[in-house]
Amino acid sequence: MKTLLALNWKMNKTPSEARSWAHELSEKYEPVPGVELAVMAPALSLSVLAANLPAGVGFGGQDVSEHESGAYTGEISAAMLADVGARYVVIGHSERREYHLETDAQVAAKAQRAQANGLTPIVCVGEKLDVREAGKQVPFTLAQLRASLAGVGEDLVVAYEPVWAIGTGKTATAQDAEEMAAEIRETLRELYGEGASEIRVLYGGSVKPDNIAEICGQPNVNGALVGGASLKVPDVLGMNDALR
Ligand SMILES: O=C[C@H](O)COP(=O)(O)O
Repeated sequence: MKTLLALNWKMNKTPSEARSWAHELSEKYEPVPGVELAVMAPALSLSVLAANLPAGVGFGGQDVSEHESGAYTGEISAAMLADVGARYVVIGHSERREYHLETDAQVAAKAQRAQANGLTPIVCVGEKLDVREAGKQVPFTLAQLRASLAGVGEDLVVAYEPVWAIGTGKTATAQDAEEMAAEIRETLRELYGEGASEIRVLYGGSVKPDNIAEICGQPNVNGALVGGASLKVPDVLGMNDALR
């Protein structure tokens, strides 16, 4: 299984900036055996990435409609993402859960829709600070995971992102990441049996070049979902190299 370095640009970069970023990456990128790089970009930039990313670098969306098509103004369908060549789509990011009030049931419906259209969903789970301070992060996250995966097949990626570590500079320790990733793996085994060992579990939250190797070196952590450090090509190259 390849380590997945998944870059989440969030609401950053115009299509023109995406093109420049992809060109800069193409000039300097050297693939690392055992590492897969993929960019989760705003929908408007996906066609630009399709045309300009180096060979072997994948891309995906940051959200998808739970509906197949129809009168849902402003939404992007899984078929649209697939048609421009997306491989992945991030679903249930904490920012979607917080600012768009997405429920676990919607996350599960979106993940099913993504899979039905040949996309691999990256399903995000993770606790807020008050939950961690109360010591309830494991039961909270596992309950969120189970509900978010209801009816979802095993072609997926799970991203554990403790909300208190996102964009704050506070990184969970590698041990914190491993402890939760191992719990998630156990739950995936209950849900999917042996197939669970093929499901990548990522960590996300203030990952950068100088901490990615230790985090991704944990036995149950199979990659990272990176926000802030995904925006500048030198940081991305630094993270890629750190996984060499
Ligand atoms: O999707 C990425 C995560 O929200 C982490 O963001 P961050 O690396 O800026 O903390």
